[in-house]
Amino acid sequence: MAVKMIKVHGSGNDFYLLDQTQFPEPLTDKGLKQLAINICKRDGAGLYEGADGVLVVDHSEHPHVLGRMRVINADGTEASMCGNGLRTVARYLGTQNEQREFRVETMYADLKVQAVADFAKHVPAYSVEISPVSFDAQTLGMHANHEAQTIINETIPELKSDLKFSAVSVPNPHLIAFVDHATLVGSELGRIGEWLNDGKNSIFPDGVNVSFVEVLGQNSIFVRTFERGVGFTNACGTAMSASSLMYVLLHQESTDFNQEIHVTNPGGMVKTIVHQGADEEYWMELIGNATFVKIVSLPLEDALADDFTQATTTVTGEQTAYEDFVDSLKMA
Ligand SMILES: N[C@@H](CCC[C@H](N)C(=O)O)C(=O)O
Repeated sequence: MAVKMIKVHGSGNDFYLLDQTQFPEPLTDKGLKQLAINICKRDGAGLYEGADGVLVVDHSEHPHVLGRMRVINADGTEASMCGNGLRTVARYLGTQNEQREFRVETMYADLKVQAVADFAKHVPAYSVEISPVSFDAQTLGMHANHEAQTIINETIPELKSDLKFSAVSVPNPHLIAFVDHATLVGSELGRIGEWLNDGKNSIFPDGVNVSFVEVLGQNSIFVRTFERGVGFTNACGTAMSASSLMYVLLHQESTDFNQEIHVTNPGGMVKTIVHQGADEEYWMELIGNATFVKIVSLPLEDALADDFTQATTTVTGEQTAYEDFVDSLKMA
């Protein structure tokens, strides 16, 4: 049996989008994990250039929802959400069902998604809801600072760093620190990210996504992320949303809710808007590209056996348009 997947990305955070409805029976969780580990490997060991993860699309039983998205990281672990991935899944389901505004089922919430104006010619863009937000240690799987219930802009001595961190789940767990430029591009993020995701540390035993954020100007930030289950990525949508929330909460003198924030990252840029709802709960809009790079096809048995010799690909041409768009940002 052949498997067809779409290579997609949001801000260079790249995935294989796998629609499970193409199979008579969906793959088991064990099969999905094995597939992700095999095809995502980098440096020529995986399927073409590999990927940061697999976005699994399936039917949803929920009312008023067009489909369900699951996120399998490159190491085979499952994440509760993926902001960059959700935009591409929104495009996939919206195009199939000819709808521009709808909801997608994710692990903890049915999230609103919407097609918005293209970022550039052949650079389609989507806006997706990022929620629910929690600062609670239990939700975060956090055991730091003598079992503190929350950590907002505080040092964490185990990290042996004078940086101040905020811990927030959106709903996947994030640790955010505002830093200067030298720290942003330095080696500390890799050191802390590796240690917190080694499966052995006692403060985040299930791992955590770690981001360093530099404030570039009013409502303009740069976010660099070390992702749980992956490592450094070009961008992490939930991290950029969590960083925007912390930017608004910690920089009230210069910004506020409901303002558009320009977020740059190593793979491009997105826009975010931080909201506070009627019940005081926070939620974010994440607006960015949803690029389909190519369609890939190969025998499923081969993919599960780590053999990619029979893979074929059809390139969409959208990647060139995306790279032109990123170049235009550098010149602006
Ligand atoms: N890149 C994603 C987040 C993917 C999940 C993360 N690695 C985790 O394990 O929580 C995004 O765009 O949000």
